Amino acid sequence: MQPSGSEVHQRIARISAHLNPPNLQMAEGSVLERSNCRAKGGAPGFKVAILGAAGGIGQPLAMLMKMNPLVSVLHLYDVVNAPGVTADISHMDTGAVVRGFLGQSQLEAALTGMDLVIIPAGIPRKPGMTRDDLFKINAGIVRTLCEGIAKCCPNAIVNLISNPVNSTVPIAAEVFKKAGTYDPKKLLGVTSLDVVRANTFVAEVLGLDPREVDVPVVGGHAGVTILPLLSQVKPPCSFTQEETEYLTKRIQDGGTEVVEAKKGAGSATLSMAYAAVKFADACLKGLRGDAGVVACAFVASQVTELPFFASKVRLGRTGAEEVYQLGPLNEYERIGLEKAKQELAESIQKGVSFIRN
Ligand SMILES: NC(=O)c1ccc[n+]([C@@H]2O[C@H](COP(=O)([O-])OP(=O)(O)OC[C@H]3O[C@@H](n4cnc5c(N)ncnc54)[C@H](O)[C@@H]3O)[C@@H](O)[C@H]2O)c1
Ligand SMILES: O=C(O)C[C@H](O)C(=O)O
Repeated sequence: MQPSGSEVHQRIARISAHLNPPNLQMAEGSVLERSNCRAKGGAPGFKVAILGAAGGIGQPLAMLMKMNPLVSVLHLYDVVNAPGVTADISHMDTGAVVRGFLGQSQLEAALTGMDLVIIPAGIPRKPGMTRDDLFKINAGIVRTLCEGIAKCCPNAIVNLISNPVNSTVPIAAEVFKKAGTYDPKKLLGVTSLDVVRANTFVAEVLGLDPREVDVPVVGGHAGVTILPLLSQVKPPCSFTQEETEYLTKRIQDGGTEVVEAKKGAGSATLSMAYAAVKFADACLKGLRGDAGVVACAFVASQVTELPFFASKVRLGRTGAEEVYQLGPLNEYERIGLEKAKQELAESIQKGVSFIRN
């Protein structure tokens, strides 16, 4: 049946209002009226913000989070290019409503009401650099963003990706303590890329499908602090000493392998976005109340004498509700643990001092 003349007029009016919204009163700070125009709000799901959403990790991470059915609202914040990335992602025909936020003046609007905040903001390594070489710039970025979180969404779960994770997590903790909002269960340093790599490399050696392999990786996220527990691989298996040394080194140097291959164009972005989404999805399932959600993360910990340590945690409605012990280690892993703890202690202290002094 042909639409009547007045129906056609109404449809055209609707479409043109959508494409050229007439001075809509938007939430203060939101830059993308078209996306807001479509926002229904109220759909079931979680509200997620990505800080650093226009970057090498941020863009594929935003795309993958837009595909996650647990997400109802997705806020994309960056100091550059947030409007373009938001316009692009917002055309995907998935459920989440996407809104873009550009620059410091819109940080509060980006954060208000969020359940989960994922932070991949900050500079990446170039060949020859350590993750610690990023401290000078990224420490200040993380401090500013965490001050915003403390003010606007103090109950949100925070997934911190920005390097050096071994120092940025203690920085975030100190910022939250200062603001009186610190909940150790809600601050998680993202180490899932180490697990993703470990699963892949171990599967290669064993001739298995990586999806069938689970390698716990503990300690931290830099060089020798990345400690794969090959004695605890599932399915149970054994390695020669040569295989153990090869795998441990390859997992510890996985980031550097990518940095060198990219020849100055940055570090891991696509595999990181994949790993970040795997971890964020686990956090959202925990928030939803799913039972038995377990993943490795760098968290406040009593597993060793250090205040922070990466190990398996159980994710629940309030964040990392249980931090698991390391389990039995072999001699090679015990030596690795001592080395990891030495370096970790310094990196943690550096982060704490950055805020306290
Ligand atoms: N935890 C991990 O396993 C892991 C893995 C890979 C990379 N990383 C780290 O993630 C970070 C980002 O890497 P990348 O490759 O996406 O870098 P990138 O340079 O491509 O992107 C970083 C983004 O952060 C933005 N940004 C800078 N300052 C900001 C601020 N104050 N507020 C909001 N956004 C800001 C930039 O504009 C840019 O869009 C680096 O520090 C990198 O070392 C961590
Ligand atoms: O290696 C880097 O600098 C980025 C990241 O930490 C990684 O492990 O890929």
